[in-house]
Amino acid sequence: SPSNTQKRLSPPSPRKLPIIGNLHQLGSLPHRSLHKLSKKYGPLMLLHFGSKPVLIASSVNAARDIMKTHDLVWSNRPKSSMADGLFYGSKDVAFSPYGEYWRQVRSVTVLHLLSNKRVQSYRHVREEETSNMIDKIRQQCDSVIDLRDVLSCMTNNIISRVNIGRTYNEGESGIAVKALLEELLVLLGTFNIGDYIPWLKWINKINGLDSRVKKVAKDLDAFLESVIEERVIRNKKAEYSAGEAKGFVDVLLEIQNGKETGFPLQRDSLKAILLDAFVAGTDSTYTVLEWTMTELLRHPRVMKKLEDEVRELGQGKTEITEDDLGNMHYLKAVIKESLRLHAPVPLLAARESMEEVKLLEYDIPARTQAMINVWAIGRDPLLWENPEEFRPERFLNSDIDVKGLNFELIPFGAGRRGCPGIPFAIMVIEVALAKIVHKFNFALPKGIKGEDLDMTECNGLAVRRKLPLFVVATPLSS
Ligand code: HEM
Repeated sequence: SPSNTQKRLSPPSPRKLPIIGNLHQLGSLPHRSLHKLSKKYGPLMLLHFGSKPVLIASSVNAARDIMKTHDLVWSNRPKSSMADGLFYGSKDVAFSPYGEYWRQVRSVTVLHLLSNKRVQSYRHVREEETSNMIDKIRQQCDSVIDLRDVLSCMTNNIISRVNIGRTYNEGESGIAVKALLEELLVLLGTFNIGDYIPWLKWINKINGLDSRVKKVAKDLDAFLESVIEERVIRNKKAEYSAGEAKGFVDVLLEIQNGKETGFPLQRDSLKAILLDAFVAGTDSTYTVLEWTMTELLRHPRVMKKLEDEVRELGQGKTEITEDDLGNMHYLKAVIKESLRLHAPVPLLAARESMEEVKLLEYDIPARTQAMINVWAIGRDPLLWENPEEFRPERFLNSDIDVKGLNFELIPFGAGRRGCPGIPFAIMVIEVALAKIVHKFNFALPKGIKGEDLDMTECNGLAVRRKLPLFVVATPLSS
């Protein structure tokens, strides 16, 4: 460690303003503004969001240092008053501070909810919901289709059935729940000034944010309580049909007494974990599919090659199944290329250092936040040839994967805090894409050319296209 006489070396910092620090430099799409700034200030910059020091890492080496070399030091999340309000005091996995509690809920999630075996057990749900999607597209074949709507319905239904055993739009309270979950995502994507400029917290009382958070938390709690009641009764009666997979809620209810895990799960923790799955799993997943279809429509050559692969392997089959995916190498490359250019979470969820740590050649004090700009890394010309070009072939003879081992492609993060939902998400994305390409030819509505497609992004919990993707689908005669 550096001796006291040595001067600490701090990363370069753009000039900051009083009170707001560098907040004025974030703009409406922070991953883009920060990418520009990093060209001037380098791969590791120290900014201030209000009074909080925040590092922005924009290179593969800086990312590796944070999420591998010093992963443990960076395994904390900064406190978020929004998460405190919405997740029962941050009792979920994603926002919980580092410590024994987080280790427990994380291990429950990894071992019991998102294990390969459990993900496999939901195959039936995925197959049914992707087939429903095909039917829905087929019904609209003579008109212009809002593909975002179709894709988000499909992922919503899958996550919901996996999570609570049914789609949330079944039953009388259906519409209210959809709006509620949407509001939850909006709130989590809202910049909360009070977290960065603590003495401005009162603003959230005036502008209505605090009361919105309270209302949503209360309504969500009522919804989750009713779901739990419903499942408890159902599970007592053992109303399972043969082969039906248990939902996350059923698994959590089974292990809540702690006999299997060594620690009991409180009711609030159980509800917070269910909310995490809704929040983490839905928008991110359909956003990847929407960006992928957008790029395919802009690149007919790539679309053709994908169609050839999928249709050849799916020849003579009524429907592609998950057994067919193993041989779809081009499909997997297309999805990686889409994640490289359009990571739905382009600035990874913030980490916070728990002690003083070295990062590249710099000395970083404890309680500094770090955000990794995967959007910038995905476009780094030192890592990628012609980075702006959508060319899945770059992944064909390459070992690079998205699982957090190759730091040039980390749309799911990496290390102890990395996304535990990768197998789940990838499975949904692959099977959905394969099935629709197997069944339909897609084109843009009359008069719109691929190269004219508006690629403007819109910031939120997931960064998606500003405009929904409208397409025309023609069924293939099989
Ligand atoms: C395309 C879809 C998805 C993307 C792009 C994505 C991305 C991410 C990212 C970037 C993180 C932060 C990683 C870090 O700090 O290093 C994360 C964390 C997390 N994700 Fe995902 N995710 C996706 C799908 C899912 C799904 C389907 C689930 C569960 C059903 C899930 C559950 C979680 C949880 C629980 C965390 C918090 C982990 C922790 O803090 O310990 N994600 N995800």
